[in-house]
Amino acid sequence: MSKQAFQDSYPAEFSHCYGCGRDNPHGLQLKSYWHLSADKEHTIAHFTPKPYHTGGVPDNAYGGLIASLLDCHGTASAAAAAYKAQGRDMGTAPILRFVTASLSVDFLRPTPMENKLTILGEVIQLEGRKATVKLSLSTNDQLCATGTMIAVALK
Ligand SMILES: CCCCCCCC(=O)SCCNC(=O)CCNC(=O)[C@H](O)C(C)(C)COP(=O)(O)OP(=O)(O)OC[C@H]1O[C@@H](n2cnc3c(N)ncnc32)[C@H](O)[C@@H]1OP(=O)(O)O
Repeated sequence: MSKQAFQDSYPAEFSHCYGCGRDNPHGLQLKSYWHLSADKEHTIAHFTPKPYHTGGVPDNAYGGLIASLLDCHGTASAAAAAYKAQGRDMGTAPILRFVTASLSVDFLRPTPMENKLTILGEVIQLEGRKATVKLSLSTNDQLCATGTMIAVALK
């Protein structure tokens, strides 16, 4: 299985996303990978917040940051799952690129900033151009946020 980050397979024109573009020096530059756990095949990404990613409450992360991390991990997971379903390596032509059609986030508890965050994704349905992705964000073994995304492949 490739250890290349999903986002590093994106063609140059898709490499400037604020959340995950490798060519956006002002962005979060999130990197997502396949992650095999005992029972399921997930996708995984990590992110360590900087002090300026805080929200209104000191030492806790800004909710928009959390949504951004789920957003980019979700669309990357959708693309990876779609390539896999077609038996193709990511980045091969024709390019499959997903955007967010809908994203809901439940903020379960404040997200502390001092540790690495773990973002997990699971593509639970792929149908036509549409992928449904379950997402979570945790730190210190505590689940802080969950999300559900509908991602749609660009025509
Ligand atoms: C690309 C680089 C990777 C980085 C991405 C990072 C994540 C992002 O931030 S992406 C930016 C934010 N998202 C956007 O700007 C998307 C804006 N919206 C759009 O462009 C369009 O509405 C788009 C592409 C989602 C869908 O439009 P279109 O291509 O015409 O598809 P359409 O035929 O309407 O829908 C396709 C399927 O998706 C479903 N769908 C579309 N929108 C939704 C929605 N909001 N909720 C649920 N289902 C939806 C439709 O019902 C349809 O399903 P089915 O095939 O079962 O009938």
